[in-house]
Amino acid sequence: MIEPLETVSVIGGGAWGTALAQAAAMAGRPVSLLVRDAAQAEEINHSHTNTAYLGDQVLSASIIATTTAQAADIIIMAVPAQATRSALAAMDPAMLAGRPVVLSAKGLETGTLQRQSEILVDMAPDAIPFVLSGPSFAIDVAAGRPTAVTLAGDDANQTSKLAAALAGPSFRPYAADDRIGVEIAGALKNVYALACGAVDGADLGASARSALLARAYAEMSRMVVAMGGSAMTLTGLAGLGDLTLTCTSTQSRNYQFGIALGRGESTEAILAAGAKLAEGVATAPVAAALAASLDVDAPLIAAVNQVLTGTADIATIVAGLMSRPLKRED
Ligand SMILES: NC(=O)c1ccc[n+]([C@@H]2O[C@H](COP(=O)([O-])OP(=O)(O)OC[C@H]3O[C@@H](n4cnc5c(N)ncnc54)[C@H](O)[C@@H]3O)[C@@H](O)[C@H]2O)c1
Ligand SMILES: O=P(O)(O)OC[C@H](O)CO
Repeated sequence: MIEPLETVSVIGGGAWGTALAQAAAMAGRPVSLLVRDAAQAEEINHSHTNTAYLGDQVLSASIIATTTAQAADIIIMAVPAQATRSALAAMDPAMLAGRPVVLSAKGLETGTLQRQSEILVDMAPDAIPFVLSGPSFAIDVAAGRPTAVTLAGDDANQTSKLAAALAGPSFRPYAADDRIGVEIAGALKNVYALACGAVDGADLGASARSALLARAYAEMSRMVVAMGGSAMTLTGLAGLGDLTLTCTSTQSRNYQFGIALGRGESTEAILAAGAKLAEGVATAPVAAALAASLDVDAPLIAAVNQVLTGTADIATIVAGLMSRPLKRED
């Protein structure tokens, strides 16, 4: 029994946390939004904007920003993937026990190789994990542009109720049950967006980018199945939907990072220049380690790691991919 599902507490006041707070407010929920900076909380509460992340987008007055996490019926985690563990550790365990906790970060944890919901199980075993993923830029969600996402949980009835509690006129969550598939898809699409950006940054052509997208989909399917998820999940919003969006849109931070890599800039230089969060950078080595441990053929993940670490230039990497032994497409 997860009811009531009235109030929402969003942990993380960056672009995505603010957008999800706005979506929940538009769904009619009273929302608290945890931010780390008192001045930012003041701005959200009084000017109803979060300019550092969402420009002049006006936010709902029913979002209350705080600098300490507030208890609520629904908890939404929206900090970067590498910060989820520390954000959970900082929360009162009583806030999490028995409550639906929605993991919305898209990434795999460095060191542990864990998915976001595995981190939750580690940190708060009594919480009820759900994962939310799909094609959704924060500004689109915050501005009330039509967005559809996947919400996956272990109990179909609970997941449908939670989806209904978060759904609004412009935010449509589809309930699903494959947490593993949804999480792996959300994490890996960022790695492939780095690759697609690099293809464009290196001017390799639209044909190369589409070939990469299709082979990324095939590789992602192998990874999902090897990890215990369903390949069918990838036909949906969290799979094909988000892979396409992130790999083809200049709005994507991962794709932008990839463009810089394709132009020959080093990872260190791009980060030093103040690049926005690109989750694929931390996830790529984790994905490579997982592929190796599961014996999954993942040449694209390997290629992205080569680009990120500067161990080979783009021309050499492309030549290597194109000269792999010919194979059947299946
Ligand atoms: N921005 C998008 O369009 C979008 C869409 C879908 C999913 N996501 C995912 O959401 C996650 C967060 O991305 P974002 O766009 O909000 O990043 P962001 O860089 O805009 O904001 C991250 C926020 O998290 C805060 N933070 C970091 N560590 C924290 C901690 N320990 N406790 C509390 N707050 C902490 C930072 O202060 C910052 O405000 C990523 O995994 C991303 O892939 C983002
Ligand atoms: O800007 P990105 O690359 O982090 O992508 C944002 C969302 O994940 C797109 O669905």
